[in-house]
Amino acid sequence: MYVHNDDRVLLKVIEYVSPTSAGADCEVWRAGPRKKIYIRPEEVKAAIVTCGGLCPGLNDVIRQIVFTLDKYGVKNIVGIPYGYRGFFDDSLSDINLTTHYVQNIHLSGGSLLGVSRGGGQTSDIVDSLEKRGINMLFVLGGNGTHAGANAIHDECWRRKMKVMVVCVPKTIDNDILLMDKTFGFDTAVEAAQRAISAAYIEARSAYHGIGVVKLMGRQSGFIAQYASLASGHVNACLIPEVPFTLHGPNGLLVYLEHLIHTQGSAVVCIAEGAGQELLPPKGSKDASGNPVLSDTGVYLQQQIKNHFIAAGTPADVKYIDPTYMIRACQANSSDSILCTVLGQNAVHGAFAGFSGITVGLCNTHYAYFPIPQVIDHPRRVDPSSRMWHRCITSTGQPDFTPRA
Ligand SMILES: Nc1ncnc2c1ncn2[C@@H]1O[C@H](COP(=O)(O)OP(=O)(O)O)[C@@H](O)[C@H]1O
Ligand SMILES: O=P(O)(O)OC[C@H]1O[C@](O)(COP(=O)(O)O)[C@@H](O)[C@@H]1O
Ligand SMILES: [Mg+2]
Repeated sequence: MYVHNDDRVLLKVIEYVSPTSAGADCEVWRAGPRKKIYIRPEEVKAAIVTCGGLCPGLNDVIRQIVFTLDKYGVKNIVGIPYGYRGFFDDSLSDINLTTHYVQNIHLSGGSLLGVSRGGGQTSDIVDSLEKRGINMLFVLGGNGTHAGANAIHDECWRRKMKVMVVCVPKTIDNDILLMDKTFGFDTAVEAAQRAISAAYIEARSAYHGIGVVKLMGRQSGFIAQYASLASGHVNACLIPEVPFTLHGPNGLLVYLEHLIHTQGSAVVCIAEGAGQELLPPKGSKDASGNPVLSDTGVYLQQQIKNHFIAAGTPADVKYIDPTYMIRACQANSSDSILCTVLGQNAVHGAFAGFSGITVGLCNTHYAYFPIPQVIDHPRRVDPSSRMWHRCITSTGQPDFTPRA
């Protein structure tokens, strides 16, 4: 059954008050195969590239893109090694991708193609596409990668090159706008349970035990929020979107003291971007221009230890940082399904002639979004949302917001 090009997915089942409300001006196409295809399969040279940090499910998406291209009859498929770097670093060679080659890659985490941050001029990348004769490009990455893909799409358009550029959002931080969720997020939340559970067991078993778990989330605290909600053992969830105070009567440290005296143990879950304002900024950036963060997890652990020493109350503080363990793993079943459908729809989108789009889940429907709208700014936890309130209701934490 084919999808008609005029089919649309309703972005939100809400009435927009103003045309500038997030998503109000965004047209979202229904994803899926079209009856009319834009290019003959035998004319296609397809490339797949994975950029940014790792995310569970990358291999599932790569595999499914190859399988679906093969179903359309495409024989010429290459993998670009190590993100955008593979386009301009002459020491790196393309990888020929066949269904046989990718058959089992979803059984392990990471990316078969490798990933990287930073580097590369759009014009060099487009020169490279031209030189290699690539006319279908599948780009897996986060907001930075999408900005790059959109620039590639614009440059191809400017040069009148017929290249379909289609993205599949990859971010365990779940920070892409307008989508229900991105692949790998559920797996990351699930993987974080082992760390939280260990922190809880250690804390419960120790005399006055306190467990601190640091999770990923540079600007968006979704992983910490959902992992805390899932666990049920977290007493305080700290995210970048909600400033908190450590000291004073409404600070975290006094609350932990209260928990130790009332229930004997406590668990804190902190997103890596939370509490950055408590430490001097590092001032440096990674290769892609993302700010390098201070380690608030280590700082928090130290502050808790100091506080309890000063209070004369014994406390056994254990710190767990499972950072890379939650993203360098194989996708769970629900993410595998998501990856499979996203991969298939990415190929359907390219064959339908879409370019400069990304594939995502919208109100439980698979859809094509224009890239600029989904990366206008990073999606962040809304502290006044019902979901955040559900989270703090579940942890039972008081308001640690700094008071004037
Ligand atoms: N604004 C931008 N324009 C073009 N390319 C970008 C931009 N931001 C990042 N990139 C490129 O996208 C790739 C991945 O970006 P990065 O921010 O590391 O990860 P992510 O895509 O997961 O956010 C890098 O190779 C980087 O050079
Ligand atoms: O150490 P790396 O590889 O730079 O990755 C760490 C970062 O990756 C993230 O998961 C986000 O990465 P992406 O932007 O690639 O999705 C952050 O939470 C974290 O700070
Ligand atoms: Mg990013």
